[in-house]
Amino acid sequence: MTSIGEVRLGHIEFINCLPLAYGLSHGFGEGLDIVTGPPAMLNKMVIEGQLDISPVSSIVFAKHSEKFLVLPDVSISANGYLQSILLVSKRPIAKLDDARVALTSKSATSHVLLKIIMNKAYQVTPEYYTSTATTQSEALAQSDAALFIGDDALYAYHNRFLGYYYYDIGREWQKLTGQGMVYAVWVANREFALKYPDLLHMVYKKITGGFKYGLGRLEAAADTVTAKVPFTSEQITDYLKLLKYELEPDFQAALLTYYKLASELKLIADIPDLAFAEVR
Ligand SMILES: C=C(OC1C=C(C(=O)O)C=C[C@H]1O)C(=O)O
Repeated sequence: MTSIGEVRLGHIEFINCLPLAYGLSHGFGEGLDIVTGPPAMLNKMVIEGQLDISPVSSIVFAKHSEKFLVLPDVSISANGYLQSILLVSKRPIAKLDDARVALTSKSATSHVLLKIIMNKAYQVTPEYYTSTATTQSEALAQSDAALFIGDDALYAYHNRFLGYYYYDIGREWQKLTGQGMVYAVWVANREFALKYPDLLHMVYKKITGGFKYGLGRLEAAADTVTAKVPFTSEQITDYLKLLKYELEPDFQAALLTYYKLASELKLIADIPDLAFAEVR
């Protein structure tokens, strides 16, 4: 590999990554081979070595940490409420013992997060299954409650069914732990990072620069998608202001709390070290 054009970069297709998408389409993505999709698709590709750098669900880093190095200062995080990790339920959450709960097939982090919250905060153990349903009516036709992420969750957040219960899982996590939550981190394939440090550095600068560019122009970024998505510009900017895209020590600590609770419930084998890539 000799040129930046050969680096395969993953990109999440949700509005949560709109600031980066805007930056990438305004110069920062020039020459990059960008693969866009939902987190579950990028997770699979980066595990299989089909992407060199990509956002991954933070639980995926824990399960495959030997394969990856984490990029510093980049993540999808929030302190509490975030609107886009949502449990829609026909009953109050505390009454979901023995219920059937549908988990969106687009996610990985939120599945484990919900299981931790159900177990530790509400002492309930429903039956979980993965579903490709993207709407409330479809998912709840076969279940008592359904977990959505990304744009599907945001749509459910703004279009509530009368009589259903809505739980912002970021807020539930904050109530349980007192901490924020890191939903996704950006990783580089370890071999790629060690073999091509200059390319890694260049792509890292494009990701962080692209984010900064988009975050500085949120209204303009939102205006580029309002014709294609069922949200107003204001709904998009209000949502994006709830998200944090750094990986400061507080968020690193929050991530380790998540890993600790996940390992207590045997949802991951062990708590990984956050091994960072050398990018400067
Ligand atoms: C906040 C979000 O962050 C994400 C949630 C993920 C997950 O649950 O696995 C993965 C990547 C991000 O898209 C969201 O999608 O709503």
